[in-house]
Amino acid sequence: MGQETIFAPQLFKGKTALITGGGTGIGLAISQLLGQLGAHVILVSRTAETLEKAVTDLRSENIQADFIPANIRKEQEVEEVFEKVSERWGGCDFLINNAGGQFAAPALDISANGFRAVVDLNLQGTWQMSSAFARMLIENGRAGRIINIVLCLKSGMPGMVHAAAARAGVVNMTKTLAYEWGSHGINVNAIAPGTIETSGLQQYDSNQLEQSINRLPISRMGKPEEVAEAAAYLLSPAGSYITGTTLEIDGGEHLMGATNQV
Ligand SMILES: CCCCCCCCCCC/C=C/C(=O)SCCNC(=O)CCNC(=O)[C@H](O)C(C)(C)COP(=O)(O)OP(=O)(O)OC[C@H]1O[C@@H](n2cnc3c(N)ncnc32)[C@H](O)[C@@H]1OP(=O)(O)O
Ligand SMILES: NC(=O)C1=CN([C@@H]2O[C@H](COP(=O)(O)OP(=O)(O)OC[C@H]3O[C@@H](n4cnc5c(N)ncnc54)[C@H](OP(=O)(O)O)[C@@H]3O)[C@@H](O)[C@H]2O)C=CC1
Repeated sequence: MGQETIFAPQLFKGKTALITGGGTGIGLAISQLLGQLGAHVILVSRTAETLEKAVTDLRSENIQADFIPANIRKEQEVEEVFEKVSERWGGCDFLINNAGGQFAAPALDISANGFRAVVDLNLQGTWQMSSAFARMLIENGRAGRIINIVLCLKSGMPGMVHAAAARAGVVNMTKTLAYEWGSHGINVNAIAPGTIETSGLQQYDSNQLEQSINRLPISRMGKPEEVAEAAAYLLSPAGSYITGTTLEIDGGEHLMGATNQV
């Protein structure tokens, strides 16, 4: 059972990973793979029922899995996540900032509040999680790794200006924190997926999706498992000298110019 992987079965034995949005899509594939490779995985998102089901399924495969419901946009809830992680499990080693998203709309149709909501989730939420995680590690003199899941945005993203701006912020935050926290033994990297086949894509127009896939050098959608393999690589000993980078897992989308889809 489990996901196909190139990695050795007990690669992450003794490690604990916290995955935001870990109950669905890309986050669930990362939770599954890290768990399958021996890590204790802790899933965080807003919906307890989704998390509970994912954790039950993971446990049925003998994966050590737990969950904490929390909204990463709420600073107090983020603080409480790390209090619980410290009290219950003595801390953790890896943080995967995967929770995120946006709505598609032409820039002129996005209100100040709409823009703020997307920045709040993708940029502020990622910052709050990263900051609390790093403070916990540094207090305990423990090394760690952060992976930020962003978006492919090399050429701008017509129809998603709020997400483009927020994720560009995360890419630069990745570099800056890699610099500041390197001396504490904390590696910080990002993964920029292209179009990955998850239920999260249901909100997009299927014709637009098909057009955007057809123009890719690798003209298919990616699989969540392909993103998970990249995450495992960055968290593994093979990634020990990698920090501040953004790895594109996108079928070559970053080579293409932006197309106006709105
Ligand atoms: C451009 C088309 C491209 C086509 C295909 C190209 C390839 C696609 C590749 C896709 C790659 C990325 C994929 C993914 O990210 S999958 C992730 C999956 N999940 C999600 O994205 C869902 C996440 N969205 C949300 O959770 C919420 O929408 C969000 C957090 C972003 C906002 O939630 P919140 O509860 O805070 O929002 P409110 O409902 O309170 O609204 C806040 C304001 O935003 C305005 N709004 C909301 N929706 C829209 C809309 N569709 N259009 C315009 N404005 C919108 C809303 O009105 C509020 O503003 P006001 O108070 O001013 O009214
Ligand atoms: N699929 C794709 O093509 C691509 C996806 N991405 C990004 O990858 C990530 C995963 O996406 P994907 O798996 O496709 O989609 P999903 O919609 O399945 O994943 C989004 C996850 O984020 C969680 N989440 C949303 N808001 C919050 C919040 N405020 N606090 C805590 N958790 C939250 C959701 O759980 P809950 O609702 O329970 O809170 C959900 O588990 C997202 O950041 C997405 O933008 C990037 C590029 C392409």
